Amino acid sequence: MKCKKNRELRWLFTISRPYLGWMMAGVLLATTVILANVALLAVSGWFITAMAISGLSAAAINYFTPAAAIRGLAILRTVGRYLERLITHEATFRLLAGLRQWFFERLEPLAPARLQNYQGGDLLSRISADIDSLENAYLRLFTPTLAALLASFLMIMFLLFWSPAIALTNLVGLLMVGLVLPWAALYLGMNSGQQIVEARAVLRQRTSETVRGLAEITLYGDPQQRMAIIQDENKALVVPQRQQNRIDASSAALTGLFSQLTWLVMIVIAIYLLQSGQLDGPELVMLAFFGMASFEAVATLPIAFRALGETWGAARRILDLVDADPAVTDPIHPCAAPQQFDIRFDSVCFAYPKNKQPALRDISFHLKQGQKLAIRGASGSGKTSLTQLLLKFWTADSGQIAIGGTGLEDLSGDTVRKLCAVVSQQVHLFNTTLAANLYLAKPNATSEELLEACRAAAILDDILALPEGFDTEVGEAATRLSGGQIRRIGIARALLKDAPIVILDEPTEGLDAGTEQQVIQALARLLQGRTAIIITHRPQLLTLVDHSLMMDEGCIVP
Ligand SMILES: Nc1ncnc2c1ncn2[C@@H]1O[C@H](COP(=O)(O)OP(=O)(O)OP(=O)(O)O)[C@@H](O)[C@H]1O
Repeated sequence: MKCKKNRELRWLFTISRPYLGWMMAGVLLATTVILANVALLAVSGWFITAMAISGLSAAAINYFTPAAAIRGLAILRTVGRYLERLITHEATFRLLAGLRQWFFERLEPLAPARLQNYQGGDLLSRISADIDSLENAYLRLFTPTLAALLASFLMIMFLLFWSPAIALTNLVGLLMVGLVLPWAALYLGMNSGQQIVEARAVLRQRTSETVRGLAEITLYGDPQQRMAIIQDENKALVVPQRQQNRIDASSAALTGLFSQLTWLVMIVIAIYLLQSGQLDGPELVMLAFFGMASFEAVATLPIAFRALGETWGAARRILDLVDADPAVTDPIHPCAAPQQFDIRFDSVCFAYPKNKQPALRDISFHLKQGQKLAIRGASGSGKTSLTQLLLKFWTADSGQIAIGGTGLEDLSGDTVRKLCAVVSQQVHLFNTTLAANLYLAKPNATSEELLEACRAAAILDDILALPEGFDTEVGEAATRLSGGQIRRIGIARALLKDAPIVILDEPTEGLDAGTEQQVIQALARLLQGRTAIIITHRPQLLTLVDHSLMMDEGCIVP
């Protein structure tokens, strides 16, 4: 457990290193604000008392300098606070932005194999809520703790100049509120903080799943039972939250108690020093105000340390995900993309992790460049697994897959996937314009290339018939586009990519005969001159292929 915590702590420091300059600037500004505030109160106390005494005794007093100091300190406090907020928030948001990029870079090699066990809601939680909750570590913990240390040191130095007894009393009070209480809050809040992160993720995941499956739940399920599950999960969140609130309330009360007690003892000592002639009246009031204000430096620390459990839980969830070994590792010195595009499977065996039954057993075939191969077989016979291996999303347990004579183990995943275009039964359109969805395949495509791809995919007229044409938002278009049209947009995207290898996974599944015919014509254009693997049961699609393989339980049936 300790070793695990070290992992999170080390990581939190490592990722913040590029922003240390910003953070230290934030610390200096926060320290300035604390000191300006303490000085403002102390000088004000001294000044009011000195004015009152001089008024009573009719003595002359220079009130210009203290009045100017008070104004100066008030301005310094306000401007300092503004700049401090600006700098620390800027530093934190830069850090969170960097962190999100870091997270996506680590996530990419894990997709899709290692992410399949994470549900969409859970992944989203890790990407957004967990990363955002790290904000707490820097904004409420790192900067205030360092500023509290620096400011407390300087304040105690100042008090030592007046009276070691008063300095010691203030130091004890500051240590109680700034060290003992945060430590206790951290200790007591660690478990509940981590529970909150977990419970919140479960609840978010369940809620998003429920909203997405609302139709199924109302038709087939029991909405009341579903509500009961959500309420139970909500309770699992409320219990640790209540625990954290109790810690906050207790630490706020104890902070008040310790600071008031410290203040009282400081005043008693100051009165003694006044009576023994070591202090005068204005100095007594100044020290009393000073002691009272000094707690601003440490007052927020107990709650910040209590919240560390949540930060820790979030860091752990992020690291648990990105520390997973990718299912496929790229070679250290990958070969350049092959110039030939025949595909060879040589005694390929493969089983998914934790699956006893292999998905592919001893698969061998050779597909010459430009030829088309249909793969048929019952559901679960291994057809999709075969293409997943060809796309280098998984690695074969034994045997070899080669494109143009180069083994996939010598090619990077990116290189392999650049060589392939995929059209499946579920073409995913992003919620942006149709044009942006098409440009995804070739961001620098000219508008002529775009039109040509759409024409070849027999979707151009349909797109142009939409009121906004290529600028139509997919959100709106999804209701206007039929399954066949979406499939042809997928084909246009594949045409635009212009990859030498095409993989089609049931591309006409679920279409009526007329629409299927349109899609097949578009596919025929896509397949021209390309090496292709087509997973299909449809007799019409078999007219496009040169060879056909039948699979059963992971084997090629002779
Ligand atoms: N991501 C996965 N993790 C674990 N097992 C999997 C995974 N994907 C598929 N399998 C298993 O591997 C076997 C082959 O599945 P595959 O999807 O390749 O078959 P398929 O022939 O494409 O089926 P379908 O026609 O239904 O898509 C099945 O037993 C399936 O349960």
